[in-house]
Amino acid sequence: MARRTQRQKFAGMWEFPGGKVEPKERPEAALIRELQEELGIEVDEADLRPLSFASHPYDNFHLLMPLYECTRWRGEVSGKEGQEVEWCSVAEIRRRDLPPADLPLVDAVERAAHLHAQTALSIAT
Ligand SMILES: Nc1nc2c([nH]c(=O)n2[C@H]2C[C@H](O)[C@@H](COP(=O)(O)OP(=O)(O)OP(=O)(O)O)O2)c(=O)[nH]1
Repeated sequence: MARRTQRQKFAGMWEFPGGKVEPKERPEAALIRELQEELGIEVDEADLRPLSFASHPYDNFHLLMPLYECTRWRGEVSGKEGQEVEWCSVAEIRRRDLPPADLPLVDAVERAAHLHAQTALSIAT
């Protein structure tokens, strides 16, 4: 999770790293660009999997935000724009202050985490 800076809307809240799609840019390309700019990692499109989406009416705009699971990357994750970045368990995500649009997404993250745990168990047994 990344912490929004004082310069941004929802300052101090924790968010899923990413950002706005530019004109004519595909969402996956936008996410790959944002992950490089914000976290300093390189991601291949094949390693992004759509997980869910948020559709949330804010006061002055409607946010339609796809959430992807990223299963592989190159480099070390760090906050390249001065923002705090932390790996969080689902329980920890639920304790953080998130933008209102994100709350329904946490359930999707939890389901994906359970699936991965089951896969890991079936590989191990
Ligand atoms: N990256 C990200 N954005 C989120 C999340 N939840 C949420 O409501 N948003 C909103 C905040 C922003 O309005 C928009 C993402 O835009 P951004 O991060 O590129 O833009 P920004 O706030 O720096 O700039 P701006 O809106 O002030 O122009 O989506 C989230 O989990 N991750």
